[in-house]
Amino acid sequence: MAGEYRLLLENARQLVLVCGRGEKYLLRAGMASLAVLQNASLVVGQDGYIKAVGQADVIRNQFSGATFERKIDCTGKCILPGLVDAHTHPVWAGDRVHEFAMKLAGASYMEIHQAGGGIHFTVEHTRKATEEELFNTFKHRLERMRRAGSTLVECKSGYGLNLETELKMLRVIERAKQSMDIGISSTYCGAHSVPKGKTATEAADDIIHNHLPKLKELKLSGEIHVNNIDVFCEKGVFDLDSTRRILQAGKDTGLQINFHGDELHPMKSAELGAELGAQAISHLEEVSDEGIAAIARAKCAAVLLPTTAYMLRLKQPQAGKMLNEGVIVALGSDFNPNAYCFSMPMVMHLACVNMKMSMNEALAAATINAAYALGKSDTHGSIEIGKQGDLVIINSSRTRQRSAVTDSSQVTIARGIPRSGAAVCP
Ligand SMILES: N=CN[C@@H](CCC(=O)O)C(=O)O
Ligand SMILES: [Zn+2]
Repeated sequence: MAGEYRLLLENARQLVLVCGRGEKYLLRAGMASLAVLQNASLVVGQDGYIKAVGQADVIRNQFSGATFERKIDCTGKCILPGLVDAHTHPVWAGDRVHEFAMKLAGASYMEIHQAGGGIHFTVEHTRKATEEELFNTFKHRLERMRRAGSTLVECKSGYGLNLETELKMLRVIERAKQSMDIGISSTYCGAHSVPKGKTATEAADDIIHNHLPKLKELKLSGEIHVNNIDVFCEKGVFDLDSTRRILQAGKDTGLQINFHGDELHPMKSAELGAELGAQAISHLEEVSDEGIAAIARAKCAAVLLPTTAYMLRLKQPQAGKMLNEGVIVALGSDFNPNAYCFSMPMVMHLACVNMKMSMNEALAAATINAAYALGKSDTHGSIEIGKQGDLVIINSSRTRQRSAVTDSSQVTIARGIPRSGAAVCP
């Protein structure tokens, strides 16, 4: 085939497609046997989308007359879809190392929160920070996520709580969307905590009557495009009723529902998410049996966050039970000042060790299912013709190491749609 293409990845020992038949997500049975090609090559076109995947000799013959901007010899290596991080809080100022010491001394997450620390501490510092300061630290964090293999990352606001700072955070995320070589799904999380001086009902009213209309206006003017709406549905934060009102209003504005629920207390968040048609719910350490059944029926993804359960010594989410009951299980790093982890390979590793997921399950949860949680599995999360060419090359022939690789020097990232102009970044 003649023509000019952006990228040829040749002769990989293994090319892990994850899935190859247009699946939007994988359930437990599908996760058990992921689609894998041996001795395979892959072509990405000038538009950044995958044009061909197959046996190396077939691709060689098929593209014998073609030219490529870049070729990478993947002999002895393994190619995976770019990892998808389905839950992060990456825009903030002010570290909380002192709170780690408090937790080690026995204080709980909620005790610190109720005493004015935790999210409130970060809000105070983020409100004071300039947009430029926030962008610079955010950029650095995104670069580190990318170096660890993430090519699509969900990024939340939520350390402003007032309209001014929420918009400042969303502008910072929008700027990164336009300028950084990483995919971003942005989430308005103005209901991350009840701001000091307000009740949950007052905060919900402010969001519904002021924040969401402003987001709609900014979308229409093309200034900020938000994808998802989030609420921290938790005892002492937003109750079920306020959560329902905010999420429904967000949905009416055109946002996908993707929220924090059933983390520290059973709240019936999963049942609510299923009722509202949520795309995803995160945490779910305290989900009820009925909640599991409801999100399985509703095809609402469960985004499990192993770093948080580890860091806060919470009960582990019941990954095995969810998988057995037909829930779409995804993973996220939950990067935030309380869980400082950039690395999806580390998250996959923790999911295997602490949540007892298999390596294949962890990989599917960090690719196709995480993409589904963001409503992006049509274009991301697997290596299939027509999908975006976001790829990770592991300098290892043993694909089973993929859930154990936590060293970013082992990873090469190739993005099909680079904004910086560089197709491949070592
Ligand atoms: N639980 C609520 N939000 C975050 C933590 C945010 C913070 O502590 O700053 C989470 O997902 O873990
Ligand atoms: Zn979170």
